[in-house]
This record gives sequence, C-alpha cells and structure tokens, in this order.
Amino acid sequence: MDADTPTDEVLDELVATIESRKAELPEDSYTTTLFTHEKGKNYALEKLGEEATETILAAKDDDREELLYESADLVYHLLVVLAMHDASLDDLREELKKRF
Ligand SMILES: N=c1c2ncn([C@@H]3O[C@H](COP(=O)(O)OP(=O)(O)OP(=O)(O)O)[C@@H](O)[C@H]3O)c2ncn1[C@@H]1O[C@H](COP(=O)(O)O)[C@@H](O)[C@H]1O
Repeated sequence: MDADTPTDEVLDELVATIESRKAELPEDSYTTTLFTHEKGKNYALEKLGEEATETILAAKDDDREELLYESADLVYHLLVVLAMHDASLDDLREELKKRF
C-alpha cells in the first residue's frame, strides 16, 4: 500500500497487506507480532479491546481528531482479528448487506 492508493480502495489494500503479513510473517512487521505473539490470539484481542476503549474515550471527550485516529487503530486491529479467523472483507460486506 502507498500514498497513491485511492481512498475507496484503502480497506481492500490494507486487508491485502494484512493477508500478506499473515502468509509471510516478515520480522520487522507489527502485524506479524499480532499473528505470532506468545499469548496467541489473546494478544490481538487485548489490543482490539484497548483500541475500542480509546475510541470510546475520544468520543466522550468530543475530540474529533482523536476519535478518527483511534477509530483507524480500531479498524486495523479488527481487520487483523478477522484475518485470524479467515474472515474476509467480502464476508463482512455480505454480513452488512444482509441487514439492508
Ligand atoms: N494501519 C495500521 C496500524 N494502525 C495501528 N497500528 C499499530 O498499532 C499499534 C497500536 O498500539 P498502541 O495503541 O499501544 O500504540 P501507541 O503507539 O502507544 O498508540 P496510542 O496509545 O497513542 O494510541 C501501534 O504500534 C501502531 O503502529 C498499525 N500498524 C500497521 N497498520 C497498517 O499495516 C501495514 C503493515 O504494517 P506492518 O505489519 O508493521 O508492516 C502498515 O503499512 C499500515 O498500513
């Protein structure tokens, strides 16, 4: 993924990067640490919970900039946890579409 990626393709590009890290486990990657931590998937779940809490606190503070920053952290960690369970972005889209 790079800065030239159109914004409407960002989620797909991010998931492609996460899937690539999951397959290749490069050493210098934060995503790799989430997939390989000694606590197992609990580590990524703890991070997801932390980011959810930080997002809630930003919203309670009416801090729009912080809300967007923490929401991006939250979405990234959610996408990693979905990838851990072999759930794709299309699976998520399908689930959301069912509710239309
Ligand atoms: N979108 C993200 C992303 N969002 C958050 N993070 C990391 O998630 C961690 C969040 O943990 P913390 O909140 O504890 O970190 P922190 O720096 O203290 O942050 P705050 O407490 O201030 O919120 C930080 O290390 C962030 O770098 C991310 N790491 C990676 N990505 C994407 O994943 C791609 C691959 O990254 P690597 O796997 O590292 O190559 C990157 O190019 C990005 O596109």
